[in-house]
This record gives sequence, structure tokens and C-alpha cells, in this order.
Amino acid sequence: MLNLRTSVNDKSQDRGDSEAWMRICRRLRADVGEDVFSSWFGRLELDSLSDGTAALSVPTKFLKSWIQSHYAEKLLAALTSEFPMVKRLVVTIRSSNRPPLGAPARADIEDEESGSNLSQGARKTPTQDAAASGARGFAAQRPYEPQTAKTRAEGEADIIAGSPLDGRLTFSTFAAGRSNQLALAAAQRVAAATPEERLPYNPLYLHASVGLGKTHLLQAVAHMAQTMSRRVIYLTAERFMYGFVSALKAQTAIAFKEKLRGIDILVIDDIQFLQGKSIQQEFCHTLNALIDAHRQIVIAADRPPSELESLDERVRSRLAGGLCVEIGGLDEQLRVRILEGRIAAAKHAHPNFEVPSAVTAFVAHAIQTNGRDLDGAVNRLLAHASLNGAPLEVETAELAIRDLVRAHDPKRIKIEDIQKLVATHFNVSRADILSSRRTANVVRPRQIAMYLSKALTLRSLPEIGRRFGGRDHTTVLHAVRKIDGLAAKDGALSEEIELLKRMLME
Ligand SMILES: Nc1ncnc2c1ncn2[C@@H]1O[C@H](COP(=O)(O)OP(=O)(O)OP(=O)(O)O)[C@@H](O)[C@H]1O
Repeated sequence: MLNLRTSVNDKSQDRGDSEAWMRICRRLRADVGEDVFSSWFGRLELDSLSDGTAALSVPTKFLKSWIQSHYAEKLLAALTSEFPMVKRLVVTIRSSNRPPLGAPARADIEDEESGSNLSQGARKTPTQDAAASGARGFAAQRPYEPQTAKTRAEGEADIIAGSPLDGRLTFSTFAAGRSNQLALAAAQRVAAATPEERLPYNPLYLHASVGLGKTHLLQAVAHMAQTMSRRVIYLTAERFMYGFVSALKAQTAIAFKEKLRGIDILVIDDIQFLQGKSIQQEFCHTLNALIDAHRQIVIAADRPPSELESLDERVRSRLAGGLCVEIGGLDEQLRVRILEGRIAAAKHAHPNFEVPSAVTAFVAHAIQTNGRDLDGAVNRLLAHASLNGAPLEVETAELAIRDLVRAHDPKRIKIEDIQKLVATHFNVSRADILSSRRTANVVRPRQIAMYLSKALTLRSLPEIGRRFGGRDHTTVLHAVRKIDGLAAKDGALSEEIELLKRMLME
């Protein structure tokens, strides 16, 4: 078995596999042409080879199905030219920021080929990554099976009509907060504009990191525009590429361009994935034609236009020429609102699903990343509630979302570390802190350690109590309130606590 993932320490093996993979890429590129290669194979990675199966991965579901349905045979042929034992291939969807494994780094391919930039600067953090993989998780992968001509034709007809809209992603289900109110207002304004209005928001360009509501807002624009009988097309950049390449192949490129230019609102998601020189050129022409005709364009990406390194300079400046709005992170209040919306929606299908406000507040405090993780948390609560049949409490919620929190907690602070640091700081022993001694020189450090445990970990009050020598949760609550009150009045104590927090978080 050749496992590229685990062969990273075996330099010679690794290099051999990487070079073979580069030759496969070169062969494919020569076979399908530069544009097609960079559109569909630029983000393909070879993960492992075992038992005659080559496991490859791409960052999106769309790329996976496109490669499987259109290029599986070519890909298999290219793979067997280097690895004759390969009989099957499996394409999976990987998280967008997973570091390349045994496969060559994108820069290597670029150097070798002196071709176009194949890399898609994935900017998602590991935290976000896990979120994306959770939401876009896929069922067990089946090795490639050739598609029938019929299913292919149906797929193509679909694409030209735009990407499907999700009926749940509307303005009414979008929770407003400080970080997204400008983006929301601009999106609503654009969606509600009459054809005669000349808004200075063209294109409207929204950017944010993963899971902060870009797609939600874009789909909400498309929904609302549709209800106002505007001609609107919502496409991901990949669907745009797919539509364009298919149209070129089928010699219907003119019809494709006309169709796009004849609409009122063009909504394009994930523009950072737009690849290929001629595709970008065509996209630029489409942008120009629509803007000149005062048709509205709405775009979303994971970064501002100036940072879309793989896009042609002309495209970037066109994109930056309208209104550019960043959607910031979700603050706790907004997270509560999003959760409440999700819980209310879940209750329609599961009327017995009750989430006490303390649980909602706990989840909003624990999950600080993005909307996708909040969705994941609500799903876990729902599963937990229906399996246990008992009402949800903070403690059960803590269990239910533990894996999500673990995946996203960059620095997990342990209660034990807090106890050790506080003991050293106040010149007492950790055993004193855990003991039942009630002298003032021990009581205050103990209360501070409990306070910090509540503030810096996701442990519930009973759990903290248990870890402080088996105390009751009311003792912990008393300590938290006491220190809160003292710190509010005593600047020196408040500074001391801040200092301890910083030391623990470093
Ligand atoms: N303000 C909000 N109100 C309600 N739901 C939200 C909000 N922000 C995000 N969400 C929800 O979070 C999830 C992820 O949001 P969305 O898919 O729009 O993120 P995105 O910014 O497009 O992320 P990506 O870059 O991964 O595509 C969705 O279910 C969305 O409905």
C-alpha cells in the first residue's frame, strides 16, 4: 500500500510519488488543455493509493461530481500510466484548508509547469475547516461508476438555469447584528430595487470568512428578486465555469452569453474559485455588459477583491468598483439570535424540542466560530433531546456539543492549569485550593480560580465544583459572583485577574 498521507516522513518515497503525481498532472493538462485543467484539476489532490484504489480529493461537492462524470476515465488512464496497480478511483470532498499531504504543493506544480496559478489560497482556519467539513460532509464514497448520458444531459440543462436556491435562506431567516447590518441593508436594497433605479452598488461585493452568512444573503437576494418577478440567476463561480465550458463544447456559447446578459440580477457566489484565463475573460465581459446595461451584480467571496490573487487584474478592479462590504464575526448576541431562529425552525418539525434559554446562552458562548457550527450544535441538541427523551439542560448540552467545541477550541485551558497558576501566584499550594481550609489567604485564591475556570473553560458549574475537591455548584456560583462584584469595585483586583487570564491564554 502506498499511502501518501503517511509517507511524508519517507522523503524518497514521498518525492517519488510527488513526481509521479506531477507527471500525471502534466499528462492531464496536455490532454484536456490549460483552461479545462486549471478549472477542474487545479485543486485535485492525490491522497492515497491502496488495494488498487486511488483516493483523490477536491474541496467541493460540485468539483467532485464534475470530475467523476466527465473526467474519471481520463483521470484513471493518467493514474494507471504511473501507478499500474490502480484499478479504481474514489474522489472525496476534503476540507478546504487541509494541508496538502503527499501530493505536491501547488507551488511546485506551478514552478514545474510555469503555468497559471493552480492554487486557491484557502484562507480558512482549522476551526472553520472542521465546520465546513461537517456541513459538507459526504456519505460513504463509492468508486467511480460511469454515468449514463441521460443523467449528464439533465445535469447540464440544470446548470444553465443557475444553481438551486435553498428555500430556507431568505431575509426573514437572516439574523441581523452589528457585524452584518451593512451587508444586510445593501443586499436588501439591491434586491428590492426597481429596474429603473441606478444604485451606486454595482457590483455589490460581500466578503467574509467561512460560515458568516454570505451564501445566505446572496440566496436571499435571489429569492426576493424572484418574488418581484425580476430575472435573476444565482450561480457559484464553479457553476459559471461549468456552464461556460459546457456551452463552448456544445457550441452554444453565444446562447449562454446572451442568456446571462439578458437578466436583471446576476448573483455569483464563491468568486475566489473562478479559474482559467478564458473563463475569467468571459466573466469580465459579462460583468462589463451587465454593468453597462445597469443590471445588478452581486458577488460573494472569502476575501476582498484585492486579495483574489488568482484572478486577472481587470476582473479584480471591476469587482472592486462598486460597493464592497465585509461581514464580520458573529458576536455573542448575534449567535443567540441565530440559534433562536434555528431552534424555532426545528420546532416546526419537532414540536417537543424545547431548548431552555440557559442552554441557548451556553451554546452561544461555547460556539464562537460561525453559523455553520451553530447549525451543527442545534442538530446535536435535537439528536440528543430526541434520543434521551429528557429535557435539555446545560450539562447535557455540554455533552452534546463537546466534539464541536473541541474541534474549534484553539487553546484548551485546563482547570488544573488554572489551579496551579493561581496557587503559584498567591503563594499557596494547589492542595490548599482543593482542600476544605477556609482561611482568608486560601479562600480568595480558590474563588479566583473558580471564577477563571468559569470564564475560560466550558465546564459547567457542577463540573467545576467537582474539580475543586467535590464542592457543590452553588459554591462555585457564589465564588463567581463574589469575584465579579469585587473586581467591579477594585481596579487592582480586576487588573490582577486580567493578568492571570492573559498568562493562561498565552
Ligand atoms: N446572520 C445569520 N442569520 C441566520 N443564519 C446565519 C447567519 N449567518 C450565518 N448563518 C447560517 O450559517 C450557515 C452558514 O452560512 P453561509 O453558508 O451563508 O456562510 P458563507 O459565508 O457562505 O460560508 P462559506 O464561505 O463557507 O460558503 C448557514 O446555515 C446560514 O444560514
